[in-house]
Amino acid sequence: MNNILHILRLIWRAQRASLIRGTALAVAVVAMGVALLGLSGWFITAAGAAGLAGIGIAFNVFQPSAAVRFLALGRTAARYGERLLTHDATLKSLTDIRVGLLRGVLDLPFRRLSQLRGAETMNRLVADVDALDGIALRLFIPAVSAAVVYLGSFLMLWWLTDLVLAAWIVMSFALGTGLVLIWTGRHALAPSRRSEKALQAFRIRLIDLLRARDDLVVYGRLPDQTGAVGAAEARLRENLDAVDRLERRAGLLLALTTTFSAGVALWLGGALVERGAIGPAQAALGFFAALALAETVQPLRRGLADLGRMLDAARRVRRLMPENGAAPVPAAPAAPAPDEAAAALEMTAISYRHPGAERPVIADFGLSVAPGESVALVGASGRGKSTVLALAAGLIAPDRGEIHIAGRPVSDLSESQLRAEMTYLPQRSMLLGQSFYDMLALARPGLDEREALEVLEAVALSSTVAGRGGLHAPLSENGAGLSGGEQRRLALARALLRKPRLVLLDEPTEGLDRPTAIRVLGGIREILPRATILTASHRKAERDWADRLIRMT
Ligand SMILES: Nc1ncnc2c1ncn2[C@@H]1O[C@H](COP(=O)(O)OP(=O)(O)OP(=O)(O)O)[C@@H](O)[C@H]1O
Repeated sequence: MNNILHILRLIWRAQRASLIRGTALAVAVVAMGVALLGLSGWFITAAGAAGLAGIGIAFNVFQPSAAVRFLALGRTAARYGERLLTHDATLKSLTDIRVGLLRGVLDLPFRRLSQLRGAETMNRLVADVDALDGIALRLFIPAVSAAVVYLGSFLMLWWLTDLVLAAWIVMSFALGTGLVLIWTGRHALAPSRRSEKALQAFRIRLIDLLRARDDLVVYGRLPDQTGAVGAAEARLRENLDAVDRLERRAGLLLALTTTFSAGVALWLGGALVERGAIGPAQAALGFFAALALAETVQPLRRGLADLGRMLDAARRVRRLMPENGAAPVPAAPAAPAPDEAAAALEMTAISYRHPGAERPVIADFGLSVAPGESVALVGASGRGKSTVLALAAGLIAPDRGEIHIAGRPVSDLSESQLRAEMTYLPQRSMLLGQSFYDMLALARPGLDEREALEVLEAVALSSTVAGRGGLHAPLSENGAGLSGGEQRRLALARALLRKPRLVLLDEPTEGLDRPTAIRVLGGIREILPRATILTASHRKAERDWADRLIRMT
């Protein structure tokens, strides 16, 4: 429950004014509903009684009928305003939460980030935040408005009718519906949680199925995975049905509570009329007001049926959220000026052990690369070449030792300064976008087409792009449909477009034939004639191209 309150606090802090106005309108809607039915009941009975008594001609029908019309129209207008305000406030605050969550995910240390599974993270960002919309709309606002309306109804009924009648109507209602709602919340908790889990499993398995379709076919596991998706879907249906059944039962119990409460109110009203404590029209007012109070709890019924889902979502969201929600991004400190005379990259006495590994992958390692130099890290597989590049790129921090870029400690540079200074091409890259142009523009939004074509020429991709219908020809997700070598060169072209002073390339010509590799390496220098380049290399073409080799043993 703490987590729900925390999320509610975030929504409240971001949208306090709209929530207060929305809740006030929600109170107005229910109060007008109760007043409308109560007044109508009173009006019909009073008019009938006046007719029977033969004084119908003297009965003032205009004022009550005008009030009935005012309440009916006012209720509709208040409902409209309430929906507009509360939904708008909730959606806006959920956007803030989603942004805060995204920021929380992006600020995770690289180690944790690399452990996150894409499908699960997507679920967190989409499904969990969506589940939170009910906290304000179906729990907080209805609960507050029900409490206010109960209190207001009690006072009004006491004033207009009789204390005993008013107390019975409001107490029986509050107690009866309270018990039904607690029962609903308790019983729906487990199926609501299970349905959310099944929904997440369904999505994750479906994404895995679509992503790994080829491998699943090759290993003959497509039917198993399809079955697993179907099983998650069946579990989801089953639990959603259970929640729906509970909600319907809750509806039935609430209707019985209303009937009982209103029935006793009618009998009590009759008894009070007999005793002459109130008139028949006042008794009718009490009876109809009791019927109208049912409206107060309807939205809570759905909210409590969904409580399990909201509780779990709130817990997960809170775990990833920065404590204060979507806090503004702190301004980056001014960058220390680069020292042109210093080494472009200097690593001193570096040790690093991967999490969970027994021994450090590199110990007491050092290197120095001069500005404009190209250096290749060489050595057998697993010696730590990629690890050195990841350290230099600031993606992981060394356990010991220091890293300087153009004379400045990496830890003194902000994330944006670091990214402006250097580019890193890992062994596997994601190609985001729907065309060659989109994929390249990730590195430089608003990229000039001429420049895009120039860099594509440098990585020997011009003819491929022309053959596919040009820069804006549609491509499949992550460049599927391009060969492995073409995808690699596209990722390289994207990295070069950043025009950084320091470039870290992990096996840049992997998968290319030797003539193409030589052409691409020449192209890199053409595009970045003065950049400092550090590569992790196995290929002879890359070793021959580098100014110097550093052997890792
Ligand atoms: N995230 C990780 N967690 C645990 N161990 C890791 C991790 N990443 C790499 N390693 C281990 O660290 C060692 C060095 O890996 P690294 O990728 O740096 O070597 P490499 O020289 O680049 O190899 P290759 O030439 O095959 O790419 C390997 O034994 C690898 O299994």
